[in-house]
Amino acid sequence: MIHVSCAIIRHKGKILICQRSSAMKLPLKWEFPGGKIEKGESKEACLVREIKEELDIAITVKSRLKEVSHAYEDFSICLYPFIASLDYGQPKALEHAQFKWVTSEELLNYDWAEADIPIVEEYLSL
Ligand SMILES: Nc1nc2c([nH]c(=O)n2[C@@H]2O[C@H](COP(=O)(O)OP(=O)(O)OP(=O)(O)O)[C@@H](O)[C@H]2O)c(=O)[nH]1
Repeated sequence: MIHVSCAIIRHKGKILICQRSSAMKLPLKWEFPGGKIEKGESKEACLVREIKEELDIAITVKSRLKEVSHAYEDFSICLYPFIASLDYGQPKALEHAQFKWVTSEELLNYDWAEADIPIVEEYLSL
């Protein structure tokens, strides 16, 4: 089981979503940016670090949504989602194929990593 923090980053009424590259696991699926929690690291600190590494932006973590456990064919994941705000920087797709700023209404139009679907649904129900 891998433990992963991910961020719903909100800025000016939109949400930042990222498409995994064709070289990554779950190629071309859309996800909330984030990554694996390292030993001794808090979920929030992991998120701030991963978002800086992947997108070169600084965020503030605001609140937490429900965690999601999901078994893919070849690995299982526990995903910890947080709502965050953008502090500074312009995102750059340093690891992803691309990123987009979308409205909440547009979230359901994307081909999400399966583990993210309950997160999108919870977010839309808030
Ligand atoms: N960051 C992120 N990862 C997610 C999400 N949903 C989801 O299933 N994942 C999975 O969680 C794992 C996150 O790990 P990662 O991004 O740090 O690592 P990776 O698999 O790209 O790289 P790796 O090859 O080093 O394992 C990936 O396997 C990814 O497929 C999500 O919303 N955000």
